[in-house]
This record gives sequence, C-alpha cells and structure tokens, in this order.
Amino acid sequence: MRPTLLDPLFAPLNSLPGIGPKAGDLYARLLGRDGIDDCRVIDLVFHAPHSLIDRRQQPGIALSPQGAIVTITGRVDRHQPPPPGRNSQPYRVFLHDDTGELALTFFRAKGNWLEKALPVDETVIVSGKVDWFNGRPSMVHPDYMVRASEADNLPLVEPVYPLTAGLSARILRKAVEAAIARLPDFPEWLDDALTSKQSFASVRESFVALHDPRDAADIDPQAPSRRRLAYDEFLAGQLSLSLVRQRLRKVAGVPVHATGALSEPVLAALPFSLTGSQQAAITDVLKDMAGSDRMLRLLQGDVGSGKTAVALMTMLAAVESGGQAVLMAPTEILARQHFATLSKMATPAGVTIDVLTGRTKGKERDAILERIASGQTQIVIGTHALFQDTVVYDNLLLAVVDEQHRFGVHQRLRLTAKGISPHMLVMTATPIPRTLVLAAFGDMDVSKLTEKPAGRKPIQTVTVSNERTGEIVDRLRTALSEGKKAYWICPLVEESDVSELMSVDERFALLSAEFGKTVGLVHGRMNGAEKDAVMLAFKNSDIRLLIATTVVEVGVDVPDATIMVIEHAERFGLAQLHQLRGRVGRGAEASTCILLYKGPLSENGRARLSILRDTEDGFLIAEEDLKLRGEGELLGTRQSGTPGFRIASLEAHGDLLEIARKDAAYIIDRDPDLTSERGEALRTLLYLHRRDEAIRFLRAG
Ligand SMILES: Nc1ncnc2c1ncn2[C@@H]1O[C@H](COP(=O)(O)OP(=O)(O)OP(=O)(O)O)[C@@H](O)[C@H]1O
Repeated sequence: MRPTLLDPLFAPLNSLPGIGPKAGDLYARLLGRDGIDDCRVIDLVFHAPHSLIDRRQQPGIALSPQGAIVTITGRVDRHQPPPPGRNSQPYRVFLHDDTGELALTFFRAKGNWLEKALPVDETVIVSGKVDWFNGRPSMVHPDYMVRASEADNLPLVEPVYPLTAGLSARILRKAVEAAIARLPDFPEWLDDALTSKQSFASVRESFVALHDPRDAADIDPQAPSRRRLAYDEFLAGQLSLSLVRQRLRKVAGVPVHATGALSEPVLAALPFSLTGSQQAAITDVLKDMAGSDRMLRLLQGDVGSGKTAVALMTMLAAVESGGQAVLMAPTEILARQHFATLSKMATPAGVTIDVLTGRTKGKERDAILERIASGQTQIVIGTHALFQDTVVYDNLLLAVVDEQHRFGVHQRLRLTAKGISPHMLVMTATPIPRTLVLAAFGDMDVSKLTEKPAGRKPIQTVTVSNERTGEIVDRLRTALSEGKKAYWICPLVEESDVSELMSVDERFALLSAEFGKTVGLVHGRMNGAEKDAVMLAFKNSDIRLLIATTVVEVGVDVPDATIMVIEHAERFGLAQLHQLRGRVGRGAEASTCILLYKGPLSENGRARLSILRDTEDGFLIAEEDLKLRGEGELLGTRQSGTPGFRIASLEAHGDLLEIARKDAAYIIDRDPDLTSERGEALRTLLYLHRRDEAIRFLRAG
C-alpha cells in the first residue's frame, strides 16, 4: 500500500485548480502520458524548468539586445491608439528612460484599460522581449507592467518550463505552484554521511529549489537540488533492480549439467570454429548455470560477433540436462529468422525446435502448446507470445531474451511472476556503455563478445552529401549488374517531416523505375507474412536491392549483402547506424557503407558521422554516442516505453549512479525486506518514483 503521505501527490492531476477537460489533453501531451486520467500531481512536481528568466537585467532601452527579455524602468510619454475603424492596427504606448524611447505594442487592446495601467507621466516598470525594427526598439505585449511604486509585484526571477502548443507559461506555472504546495515532509531515506558529504538538502527542499531557481547555476544539472533528486531517482532504480535480482536469485536455481552430448556434434558440424570471445561467454554461462543460484547474465555482443551461436550452445546445455530452453526475440521477423538459422545449425543434435509467435494460430498453435507442455519440444523460439498464460512448460531451464534495443525489466518480471524461474541470459544487439547497463539492468553479470569472427573484411564507410545521390545510384547499377546485393535504408517518416524527407515509398518508386523487379521494399506497416516474403526473396537473390526502414536494423542476417546505403544518416543515432552498417560485412566479401547526409551538417553532426567512419568498434561508438546524444536517444530507449529518467542524466550524474549502485547493494544486504526505519522510508522513495513493481515483488517474495 502506498504510504498515505503520498496521497496528495498521486491524486489525479486534474484535481489541481484550473485543469479542465480541454487543458487535460494538453497536460497529457506535455507529460508524455496517454490521457489526463494517467497524469498525477507528482508528474508536474517532476516537470523541471529548463531555464530561467532573470528580470533583474535592466540594461536600459537603447542597450537592450535584440530578442532579449529585459526589464525597463521608464516614464510614460504618450498613448497612440489605432486610427478609428482600424482596429487591426496596434495600440502603442511610448515611454523613455535616460537612454532612449521604447514602444509598447498591443494588438486588440482596450484603450481605457491601458490608460489605467500606464498613465502618462507615471514611472512604470515593464518586462518582456525586446524587438528592434528599423533601429527602433519595441516590446509586444509585455509580460509584466507595474507602477514603480509597486515594484514588489514583479517576480525578479522566473523558471521557464518545457511547454506544449496551447498551454501558456503562466498557466503552467500556476499549476506547478499548486502541485508544489502539496509536497509533504518526506522521511529522509538517505544516509546522513552521504547527505552531508554531498551537501544534499532534504527531498522537500530540493523539489522546492528545483522550481524556484535564483540564478543560472540553479538550472545546471550540477545544482545541489538537481543532484539530490537525480540521486534519489538512481537509487530508486537501483534498489528496484536489486530487489528483483535478489528475488530472482532466491527462487529455484535448478543446476544445469552440460554433458556435451548435443553441443559437441553441433560444434563439429559448424562451418567455422568459435572465436575466443564466444568460447569465453559460453564458459561463463555454463559455469553460472551449474551452480545453485539462478543465472542472470547479460551478453553484450558487437554487431555480427556471433551471439546466436552462443545462445544455441547454452540452450543445448539446458536440453542435455533434461530440460527445455526458450529464445525470445523482440520481433516476428527475428524470431522466424532465429528459428530458421538455429534449426539448421542444430540439426546434428537431433533436438525438437518449435517457433511460437503471435502469428501462430489455430491447430498449429494447439499442437505446439501440447508439445511444449509434454516436454517433447526442447527448444522454443518466439516472441513475447512465449510467456502468455496459455503456454505451459514441462521443465524450462533456460530463457534467452534477445532484448536488442528494448530494455525491459517488465518482461523479465512477467516471466518470474508466472512462477517460472529459469536461468536467464539477456542479449543486447549493440554494446551499451557501462553507465547505461547499470541504469537499465543494475548490477548484472556481463559477458562481452569483443572479437569478430575470423576472415571478416573491414567495412569501408564513406560519408556523401545527398546532392550526390545520382552518383551513388550509378555505382549501385554497376554493383547490381555484378550480382551484388545492397540495402537502402530510409528513416521513418513522421507526418511533420513529409515535405523534407524522402519516404521509403518514394525511394522505392524511384529505384524501381531504375532497376525494375530486382528492387524490394520492407517497412513497419507491412504485415508479418509480407515482410517475411520480401526478406526471403532478398536472401534467395530474387531481390537484390532492398529498400527498407529500420525494421532491418536488428539482427537481420543476409551474409552476401555487401552494400549499405543509409539515407539521411544525420537523423540516426550512432549506435543505430552501427547496427545498420552491421547488416553488411557479414561474409567473406569486402563491404561498403555509404552514409548519405543532408547538409549542411552541424558540428556535432559532422563529429558523429566521422566517428562512424573512423571505427568499427561498437564499444567505442557506444561511449561516444552517449557523450554526444544523451542516453534518452541512445539505442532508442525513449521509444521503447522504458521509463526514462526525469531529473537524472547519465552524462551529468554518472558519478551518482555509481554511488547509488553501492548504496542499493548495501541496503539490500542488510535489510532485504526493507523493514527497518530507513527501509520504510525507502519504500516511500520507491513509490514516489513509481517503482511499485519492486514493492509488489517484495511482498510476493
Ligand atoms: N566464430 C565464427 N566464425 C565465423 N562466422 C561466424 C562465427 N560465429 C558466427 N558466425 C556467423 O556470423 C554471422 C553473424 O552471427 P550472428 O547472426 O549470431 O551475429 P549477432 O551477434 O547476432 O550480430 P547481429 O546483432 O549483428 O545480428 C552469422 O552468419 C554466423 O553464422
């Protein structure tokens, strides 16, 4: 049960005065929620200002910079209403100070109201944005106008919040103030030693300070209030991951005894030998699974480093031990591709492998479910359909979760909630910077595949302005006539971009006109069967040029494709470009990646593309991407529905994440059920950050 202390903060957002049905939609949009019913008061408390307006700036009229928000103290000289019948023209009021004259400009204004507010000969203070036009300064609809005698009514410093169209700054500030007024006195959940070392204020004071910046330093991520709140956010995350991990570890842990009876014949039949990294990762996994603790391991592989083979070897070990294994892929395409590859690779082992996805229906589905329940099926490949209630396993020992870009604690929780407690191997598609691993997975055991299989040729990467697209098409013509295969990737087109970007459909039309039937198209709006058919034709060479959106980004394996063209490369994250590029260079032939950009590039944009040109080391690229883009964008975590951080930033507060990790481990070690006084306070922290799932877990455990 949520502590009653938090009730006022978890009340519906529209319980605040002034938020009606119309504003509700705006707030939902602003806060990134589905609807107003999903918004709580607390969401506004976390809605931090990004800058401030300092109305203490009084440079004088003549010295006010164009576009700056300034405050002017001056004497009103005259009013100039629009000529009679010309109400579309503005109403102007002129005032002066020692340096010059300023026109205050009002549209559709009532004259008598202005005469009262700005009487001639009165000294007034006005504040707002100054615009210079033809050498004359004006201020359109000042934010504030007060008489000099009432200077106290002018807020000197004002926070500026992210807004959404239709919601005014003033209204939002009112709502935020009302939300802040509901802040209770929180129990202190941090250790005294830490708060004094870091000079943290109390939680309540920190929230108040967050919304009441006094100068630019208070807006900085390193402001003490922000650091405190960032720390809390990290701690809540680390604590919930530790709790989950602790419970997962506690349950079961059926030791897996690999005999080699199945994996050895498979290994012997592979057309290659495993790399040192692959072998090391398999050894790590087998060692974990042989123990009585449950395995929870993250397998990070660079693009094309051969994760699939590692997954197969570990799954065969589970089967050798008399159990079952599943491999969960993030998409239908990948599940089917894994199924095809693994079935072929595993033939010498003679194991029964099935595929189960949302598309598996009717009699086929019933038959598969029956085989899984009886234990006849030893390995199942699929999507999240693998963990629906109707799927009952006979003896599931290992779950390999190919998370690719979607880090989901939730899925892992769902698995355990079913009472299934297999060993778990989580695979990610690209290297992830350590801080991000920590934030998303907590303190997890990690194996890395740093080596590329032998015989791979480096991919030649070039950056080319889109003005030279014609040349690229000419080069493609030659390559295709030599029997080569190529990808051409277009970014996802959002409606707002339509005029600016070439959509996949347009690109497909243009290139089909050029190259005829050898051109195929896949994108996210096609259904699964359609996508599969095109991918298959590409694999089998009926299609030699594949136009695609990023649906091919993860895991697609067509080893004889050697050319990758990425249109609007400046729009993609580095890690994503690295992933896309990784679709080529998977065979023995030399490959090329052409990054087409629309210029002129910003300095940052140029830096990003050149990193990609200069290295193929995904671990390095991931670190650079984090530096240049920030974690929200990185690997698309934002789209994946994983709750991002609201105050904390991995770049700015990486040091705090490290401390929070240790703090969480220390807490769980001493007070695993959070029952001490500090433990109780920490429960409040978990609720405050909507980490309820961890608390539910605590109770279930
Ligand atoms: N040790 C190896 N030697 C040579 N080729 C290998 C080796 N291991 C795997 N391969 C081959 O390399 C290709 C890439 O392997 P895999 O699809 O498992 O990569 P991945 O790690 O999943 O990368 P991605 O995320 O880019 O798909 C496959 O065609 C696979 O058969």
